[in-house]
Amino acid sequence: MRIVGLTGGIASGKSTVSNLLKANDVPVVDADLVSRDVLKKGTGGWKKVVAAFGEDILLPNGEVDRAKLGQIVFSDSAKRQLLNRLLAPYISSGIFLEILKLWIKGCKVIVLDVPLLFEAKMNKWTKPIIVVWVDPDTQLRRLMARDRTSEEDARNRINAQMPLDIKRNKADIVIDNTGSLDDLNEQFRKVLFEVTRPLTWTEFWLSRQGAVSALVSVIVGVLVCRKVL
Ligand SMILES: CC(C)(COP(=O)(O)OP(=O)(O)OC[C@H]1O[C@@H](n2cnc3c(N)ncnc32)[C@H](O)[C@@H]1O)[C@@H](O)C(=O)NCCC(=O)NCCS
Ligand SMILES: Nc1ncnc2c1ncn2[C@@H]1O[C@H](COP(=O)(O)OP(=O)(O)OP(=O)(O)O)[C@@H](O)[C@H]1O
Repeated sequence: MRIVGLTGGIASGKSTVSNLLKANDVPVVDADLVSRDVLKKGTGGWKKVVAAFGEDILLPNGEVDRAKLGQIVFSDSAKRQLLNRLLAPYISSGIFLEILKLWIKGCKVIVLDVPLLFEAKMNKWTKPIIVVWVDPDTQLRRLMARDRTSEEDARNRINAQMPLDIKRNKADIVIDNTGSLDDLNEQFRKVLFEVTRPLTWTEFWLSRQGAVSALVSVIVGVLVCRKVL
């Protein structure tokens, strides 16, 4: 199985690229969706976060007020690190479960869309790594427009992540999403070709089909040896 990493900065265009991948039948595991699930009312993550941050972060229906928690953690790095520490085990297990489901389904290529791929050191599980890069002014403008947020809040969110230029240097494939959506589509064609090229032998043995082939070979080998000896 090939596990491709997709990352970048906040509002650099990961979801836009991830939608293009899904439209081309490439399954994507979205870490933001997993992190929403692990913070739902009553879950282990929810209990830990409420115990640490207090009931003030809850809405009247008991769900976490994400906007309020976001205000707190994106303006205070110690609190953000605390939230990351509390949720990290639940997010990694959630991502692992999604990968397992796709492995069982027999998917040969999957993409992990993880904003904090490098920060959480999940990059070691993925190859190749795609970084969606955007120039800083465009990133700020797109983030403020999408989230209807102030410049200060947007800058806090951008600064909460590893600088995008450092991520770009760690990438196997860089998508420069500073231009138009047409520009992005053009780059995406080449990326899709790279992502869906035939599996290497190692990737094949890690896929469900490879594991089944290995198992069948071992069983046949044992049976043959028993007959011969
Ligand atoms: C703080 C929370 C409640 C804010 O929720 P909100 O709905 O406003 O944002 P959302 O979850 O959609 O995230 C939007 C983007 O913010 C960035 N981001 C989210 N969490 C973090 C973080 N801890 N550090 C840096 N950037 C982050 C990512 O680029 C993400 O794509 C939420 O982001 C959260 O629970 N974060 C901690 C979990 C986490 O680390 N998520 C990232 C998945 S790897
Ligand atoms: N090439 C582009 N031209 C114009 N707008 C774009 C382009 N690419 C993305 N956008 C817009 O920029 C915003 C951010 O993109 P997107 O939501 O895909 O980023 P993201 O990296 O997934 O963000 P997050 O880290 O918050 O999940 C969205 O409003 C999206 O529609």
